[in-house]
Amino acid sequence: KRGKLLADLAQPGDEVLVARGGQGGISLIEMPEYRRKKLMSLTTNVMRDESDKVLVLGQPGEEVSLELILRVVADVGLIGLPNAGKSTLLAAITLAKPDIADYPFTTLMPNLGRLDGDPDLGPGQYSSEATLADLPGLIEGRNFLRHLRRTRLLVHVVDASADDPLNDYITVREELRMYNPNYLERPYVVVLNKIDLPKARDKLPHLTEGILKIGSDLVHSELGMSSRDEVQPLPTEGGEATTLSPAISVEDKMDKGIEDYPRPAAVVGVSVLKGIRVNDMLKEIRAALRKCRDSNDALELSARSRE
Ligand SMILES: Nc1nc2c(ncn2[C@@H]2O[C@H](COP(=O)(O)OP(=O)(O)OP(=O)(O)O)[C@@H](O)[C@H]2O)c(=O)[nH]1
Ligand SMILES: [Mg+2]
Repeated sequence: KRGKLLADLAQPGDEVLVARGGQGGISLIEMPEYRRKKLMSLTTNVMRDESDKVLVLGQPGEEVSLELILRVVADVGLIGLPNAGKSTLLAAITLAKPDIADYPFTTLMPNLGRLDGDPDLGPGQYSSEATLADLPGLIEGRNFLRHLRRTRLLVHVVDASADDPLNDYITVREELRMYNPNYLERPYVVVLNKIDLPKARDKLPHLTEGILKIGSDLVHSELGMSSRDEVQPLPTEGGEATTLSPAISVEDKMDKGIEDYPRPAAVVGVSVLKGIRVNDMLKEIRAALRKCRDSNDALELSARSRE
C-alpha cells in the first residue's frame, strides 16, 4: 500500500503472487501424549486453531494490504462534458444499455459495449470488432481518466446545441492535457452531437471549421500510435502524469498547448438519439481504428525485423 506497483494484470490469465501462504502444520491431536509433549518441547512454534482444539506446528502466511486499481480495457474511449450524449452514443451503436438521462453526471462508472465487426476488413478479419468504453462526463473528479490508458482511439463527443460548443471542446482537451498530455497524442474522432436540434445544425459548419483549425499538422501515425507500447507512467494517488516516456520529459509536454497536438482524424455531425448520420460516424470510427491497427502491425513488423 505504499504506492509501489506490484503488477499490471492486463491480459486474461495474468497472475501475480503477492503473499506467500504459510506452511501447513502437523496436527498433534491424534498423537500419544508423550510424543506430543516431546514435539512441543522441541519448538516454540505451536499454534491452536480457532476452536482451541488442534495444536499445529506451522508457519503463518504473509499478510499484505493491497490497493487495487480497476482500469477498463477498451479499444475506444468516449469522452466529453456531462450530458453530451456519450451514453446515448454507446447505446446507439452497441447492445449496451447504459443509463441515459437529461442531467449531468448520469454515468458514474464506465459502461462497456462491443462494436460489431467491420465489414470492410474482408473475410477472415471481419470479427475484429472493438470494445467501447463510455466514461463519466469530464470535470467532476478526473480520476476516471485512468480508464483511457488502454484505449487506442478516443471519440470526443460534443453537444453541438450547447451555448459554446467550441469552448466545451477546448475545455475537455485542456483537461486531458493537464491529466496526461500523452492522451492528446492519441488518435481521435470528434462527434458533434444533437444535430437534430436546429440550434446545433446552424452551428455545425462554423464549429467544424473551428475544431479543425486547432491542432498541428503532425500525422497521428508518426506520433501517438505507439502509445500502447510506450513506457507508461506508474499510478500515483495524484494522477498519472508523474513519469513519462523517456524520450519526452514532463516539462516539454507541459509547455505545449492543445494547439500543438494533432488534429482529429475526422469531425462528424450526428444525432445519436435520432439516428442521423450515425453510419457516417461509424465509418469514421472504423477507419480510424483500422489505421491504428495498420500502424500497430507495422510497428510490430519493424520490431520483429530488428530482433
Ligand atoms: N436532441 C438530442 N438529445 C440527445 C442526443 N443524444 C443524447 N441526447 C440527450 O442528452 C441527454 C444526455 O445524454 P447522455 O447520453 O446521458 O449523456 P452523457 O454524455 O452520457 O452524460 P453523463 O453520463 O452525465 O456524462 C439525454 O437527455 C439524451 O436523451 C441527440 O442526438 N439529440
Ligand atoms: Mg453517460
